[in-house]
Amino acid sequence: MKSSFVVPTDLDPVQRHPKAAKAGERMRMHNPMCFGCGEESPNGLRLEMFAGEEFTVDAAMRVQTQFEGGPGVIHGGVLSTAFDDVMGMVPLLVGPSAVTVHLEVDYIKPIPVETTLQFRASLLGRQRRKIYTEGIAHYGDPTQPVAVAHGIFVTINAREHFADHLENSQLSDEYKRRLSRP
Ligand SMILES: CCCCC/C=C\C/C=C\C/C=C\C/C=C\CCCC(=O)SCCNC(=O)CCNC(=O)[C@H](O)C(C)(C)COP(=O)(O)OP(=O)(O)OC[C@H]1O[C@@H](n2cnc3c(N)ncnc32)[C@H](O)[C@@H]1OP(=O)(O)O
Repeated sequence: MKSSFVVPTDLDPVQRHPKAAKAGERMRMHNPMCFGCGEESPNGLRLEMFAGEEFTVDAAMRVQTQFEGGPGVIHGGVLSTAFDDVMGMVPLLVGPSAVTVHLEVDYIKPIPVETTLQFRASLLGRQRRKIYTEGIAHYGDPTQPVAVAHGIFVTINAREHFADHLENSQLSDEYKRRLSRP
């Protein structure tokens, strides 16, 4: 498996945020309506995220029959969505919210529907606002991945970044309430 993803060598030091979930704890949802992990998203993937050791996040996903792409196997876009969301939780272990600016996936083996796929996302490094991550999809042994992803997330001020879009959220009232708080 070849990846062209390049992590800079002049990285900044990172520390786990004191308020981040502890290893083994479930991570707080960033948005209950998120298609990837939101508990209230009607047709979403409903990924449950758990903080791991150091800067890792673990999740599991039942590959539902409706996720089919090729006959009997997962759709590549569904898999990349899951990777985006699991890797997108890694910045929250370091501190600020971050959004995806780059996402790539290497598909290694066909992933059958009606199986339970596991994910592990890890921090590769931070440089200024950019957070470099890797994601592995596996069936119990992360050293035998069936797909590998890489992503770059850029930290944001969430209040400012989403300010013009909260109106469109299915939870717009809740978000407007939060925004009006000092
Ligand atoms: C009360 C209200 C709020 C409540 C909200 C609550 C929580 C929600 C918060 C966050 C979500 C948290 C967790 C999410 C978990 C999973 C979800 C999946 C994540 C997604 O699904 S999210 C959707 C898709 N995502 C986007 O919708 C981003 C669109 N985008 C932009 O909005 C801008 O692009 C922005 C703001 C990101 C940056 O813009 P900007 O102007 O602030 O900064 P700038 O352009 O200078 O980039 C800064 C540095 O990033 C480098 N850089 C930029 N792009 C790059 C690329 N493609 N490749 C490599 N490096 C890149 C530059 O080179 C520079 O690097 P350097 O500093 O080293 O020069």
